[in-house]
Amino acid sequence: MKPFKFQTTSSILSEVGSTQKIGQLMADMGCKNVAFVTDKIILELGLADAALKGIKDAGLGVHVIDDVVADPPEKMILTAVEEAKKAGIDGVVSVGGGSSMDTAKLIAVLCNSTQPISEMYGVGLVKGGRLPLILAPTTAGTGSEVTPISIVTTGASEKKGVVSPQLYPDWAVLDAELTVGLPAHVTAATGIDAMVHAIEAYTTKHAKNILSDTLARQALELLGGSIRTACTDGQNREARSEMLLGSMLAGMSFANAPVAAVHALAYPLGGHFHVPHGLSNALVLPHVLEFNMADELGASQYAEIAPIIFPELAGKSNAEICAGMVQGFKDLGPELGMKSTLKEVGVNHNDLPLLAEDSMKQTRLLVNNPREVTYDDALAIYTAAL
Ligand SMILES: NC(=O)c1ccc[n+]([C@@H]2O[C@H](COP(=O)([O-])OP(=O)(O)OC[C@H]3O[C@@H](n4cnc5c(N)ncnc54)[C@H](O)[C@@H]3O)[C@@H](O)[C@H]2O)c1
Ligand SMILES: [Fe+2]
Repeated sequence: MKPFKFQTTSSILSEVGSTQKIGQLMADMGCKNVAFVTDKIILELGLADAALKGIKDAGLGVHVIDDVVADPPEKMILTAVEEAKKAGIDGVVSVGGGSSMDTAKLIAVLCNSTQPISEMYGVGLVKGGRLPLILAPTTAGTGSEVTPISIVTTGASEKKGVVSPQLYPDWAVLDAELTVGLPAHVTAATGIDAMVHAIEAYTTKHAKNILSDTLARQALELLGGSIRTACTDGQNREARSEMLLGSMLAGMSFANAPVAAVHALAYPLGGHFHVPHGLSNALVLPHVLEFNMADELGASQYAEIAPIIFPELAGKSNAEICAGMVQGFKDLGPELGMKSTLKEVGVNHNDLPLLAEDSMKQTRLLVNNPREVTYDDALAIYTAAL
């Protein structure tokens, strides 16, 4: 068997109402005064209430940082770090989407270190440890609660990743009830993000491993089976639970078998046009799949997983399955009420060279793609997606 390495978040709690237990879990790790990282919408919706009550009931002090915005800018993160340091925090909790959780990870690291953030971008560059950290997702998408990754938007509108094992939290706390009110368009976009994590992990050129493959297949079964219901009937608890679990399994998978060109081409859309991360992925996904399917190994791997997502493709030839997968995703976006072209999100033909240029900076991701992607290829993919 091929040798492999597999890491994940060491402790996971999945239960309705589980965020109320976060306070005691932080107290058990010796914390007395924690930063609580979230955004204003989560606070307004009351999704943080149970966690905040639990923290106070456990006798801990809490300093709420609710300035998180989507695609966290580096400047916002550094301001939050200063605020957390001033408040004398000794642990970090986040209840929120990927943007809040990614911010919380870096607060936990940077409050414990003098290393500048600029030296942390890349793989394995974080030095030293971090403060105790618990993450509870309110979207079923990023899987950030089980990845060693934090994605930051730098001053140059470039999305960069800090990827280091210190970024795995101590606990991932899953409460699907928190996702019940997630609007349909966010459910769709974040759900597609999770599916892309599983698809890209399964077809990654580097570090493909049996555990990630198994998790990716199970994730796609849960996500593919529930995404339509979760979007049309948000109150359906079964569908919400399956989406949250699927997103976590996909996160575990791609944390060890990294994502590739779909993410590399999606990031510039987030950096320059503030297109939500999941929607960015959805817009380029069918076109990257089509490009990758010219690779023989890539095509055979897509043919293995496509029928899990689109059961009607089972039993067909590999070529038919691959074509069906591309068409399946072209149809799924609009079916879920999503925009399906770059034009609809404000991108013009003239913008494409900048996007293609920026996607080439994502070498960390492009090296994992089943097929080499050149600048001209990226430009052709964006043109097809326009
Ligand atoms: N760390 C990782 O491994 C990883 C993986 C993929 C993506 N990301 C990053 O995560 C970020 C995207 O995170 P996201 O997709 O979870 O979105 P997000 O955190 O940016 O949230 C999107 C919107 O949904 C709202 N929201 C969140 N939960 C809600 C709920 N339950 N009900 C109602 N509204 C809710 C938020 O307030 C926000 O307005 C991007 O920056 C992306 O690059 C990180
Ligand atoms: Fe993603």
